[in-house]
Amino acid sequence: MRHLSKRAPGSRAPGRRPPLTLAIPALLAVALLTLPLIGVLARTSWGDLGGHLTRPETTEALRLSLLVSFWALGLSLLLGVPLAWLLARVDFPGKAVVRSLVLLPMVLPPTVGGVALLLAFGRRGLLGPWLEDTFGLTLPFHTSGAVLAATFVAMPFLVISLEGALAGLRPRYEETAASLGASPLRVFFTVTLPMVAPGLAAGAALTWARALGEFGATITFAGNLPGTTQTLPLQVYLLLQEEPEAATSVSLLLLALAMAVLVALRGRWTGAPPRGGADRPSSPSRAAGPEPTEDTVDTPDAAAPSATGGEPGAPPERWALHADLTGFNQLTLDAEPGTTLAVVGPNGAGKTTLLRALLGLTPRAHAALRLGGTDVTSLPPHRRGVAWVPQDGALFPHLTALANTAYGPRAHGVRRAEARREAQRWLDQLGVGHLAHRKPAQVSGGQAQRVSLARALATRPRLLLLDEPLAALDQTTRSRVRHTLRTHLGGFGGVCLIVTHDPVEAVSLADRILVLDEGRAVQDSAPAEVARHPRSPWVARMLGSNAWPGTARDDGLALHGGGVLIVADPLSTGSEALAVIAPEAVSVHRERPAGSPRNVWPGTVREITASGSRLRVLIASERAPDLVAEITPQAAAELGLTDGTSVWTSVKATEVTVVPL
Ligand SMILES: Nc1ncnc2c1ncn2[C@@H]1O[C@H](COP(=O)(O)OP(=O)(O)OP(=O)(O)O)[C@@H](O)[C@H]1O
Repeated sequence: MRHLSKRAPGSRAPGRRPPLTLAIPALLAVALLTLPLIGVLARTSWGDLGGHLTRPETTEALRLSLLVSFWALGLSLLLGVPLAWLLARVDFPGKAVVRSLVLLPMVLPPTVGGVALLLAFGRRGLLGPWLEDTFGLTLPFHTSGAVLAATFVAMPFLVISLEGALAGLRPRYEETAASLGASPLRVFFTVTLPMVAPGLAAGAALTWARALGEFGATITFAGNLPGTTQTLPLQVYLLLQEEPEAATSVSLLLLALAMAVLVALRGRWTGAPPRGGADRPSSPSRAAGPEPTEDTVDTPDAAAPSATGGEPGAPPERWALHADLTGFNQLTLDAEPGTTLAVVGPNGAGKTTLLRALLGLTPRAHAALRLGGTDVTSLPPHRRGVAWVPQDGALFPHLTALANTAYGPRAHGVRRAEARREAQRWLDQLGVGHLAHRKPAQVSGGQAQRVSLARALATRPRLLLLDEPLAALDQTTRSRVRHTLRTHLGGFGGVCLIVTHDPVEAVSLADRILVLDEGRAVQDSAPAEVARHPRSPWVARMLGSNAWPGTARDDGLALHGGGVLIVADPLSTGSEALAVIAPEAVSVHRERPAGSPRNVWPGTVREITASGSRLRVLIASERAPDLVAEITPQAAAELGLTDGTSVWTSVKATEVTVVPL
């Protein structure tokens, strides 16, 4: 499934040297960064190192440094994680200003930061007197002041790192979780946070390291009181004036701590993405740390309308669909319970927008939606009972197939053990029960599709939306999954909408085909009717027919593409119509045919492609639009057809179906 390149992207091709004008400054930069470190190592008095580091004032400063830096990390997580989420996910006025404010402490000289903190929280600052009078809290010359200073300078590292990770996580996973019934808070804790865990860990490590090394803001705001605000960096500064060897030893300790953090990060901060990063399925071996489960948040959303908890084989509840769409999509949809509707249309026709409007996920179109007897229009996505299977399934990569499938029932308040039993039953029904304990990265595309269908059905939705469910599968898997889909949609008591570009899928799975164009319904009929009387050239071509629009005149149809087509059906002169010619109705000859057909054109073979056991031949002509004929390989061989062969085509007037437009 995963493409493995032999050479890391961006690595140098063998034998190519980097230009010296770039290599020399780069080496100088490395030297500039390395020499001070070498200086510390060279000047360390190794014999006295133990003595310097075990002095009471040093161990006290170390204790204080750890205390202050971990408090600063805790505060940063508490405040910075929600801020990063807000910046990444919510559009609000002044967002750019807030982002600049977050960045400011990273570029501000720390001493200036300290002065600013004094002016805000100092004894004569804006909030200082109030803090003192109300809580008896004096931040300067107090450990809490050192914590505040360290948080001020370190929190931006967490916010920026996490915001980047969140921006890289496509919202599809979170939207799918909502469609399974999870509230926004539940989605945040069970999907968003686990999926950005590497970015969060990297940001947290950097934040801690920055807080540990904080000096300028602390000394300016909180002072340099041994045992209260004198952290290790402040002690280094003092020792440098009195005892340079001891200062070097303490510097080495700080250096070792900082290096340990960087080694642990292994380049995550600098953009080298970890394997199985935020938006990719996790690698099978990613098992470090407590595995997040679907049970992280245990608040059931009892108000959600979906009926969960029944047996997969139990008689389904019945939900009719009525939707009035406005905005980009303008149409009304009505469907009886159990109807499967294929939604087709050219690119940009509004298929995805239609699904997202039904989910309540887009401002581009609005759906007044009634499911069964309930009007769900004003409900948020997680309470509508509308389940969505996006194109690639969007299985949560950090959860097993079982936990993925139990996610919906859990979100609806079903107890853990029961939810897992139910999930197992759904997986069994879809023939993937044996994969229950595998992560999404460990199953094939077809198996993943079945798991995501099981996950959607396990929420007992009132409306099921499938976005190109078979698009990513190969032909063999496609027909197997199509069969599975047909079996399970047969027992589904709600309405199912399937977006597809595949005519076979549309005809074989759907009771009705809804053809969209520019957000409007061009046709909404049974597959046989759409095939017989397609109401747009696009849908006729999608179903494999030749479709020529034209204007009726006395002797036939004046084709928009040039030429005249003789038809058998009577036409009212001047009306617009679509002539539909099945490829099997087109005859191909090497000589001009004599006799009955009245539509005869000379042409040239442009392309021959296989279509099942027959061949489709594309023929271009100066006297008519391009025409597709379907013939047997034997006939093609007898006619000696290859690209560029000159031929004659003929179509009987009685074989032309005319659809008024
Ligand atoms: N976020 C968006 N902002 C602005 N326009 C958008 C946005 N998403 C889609 N559109 C536009 O809305 C129209 C409908 O898009 P939509 O994605 O619903 O089409 P579609 O039928 O699903 O197309 P496709 O078959 O290519 O997936 C298109 O013109 C598209 O360019």
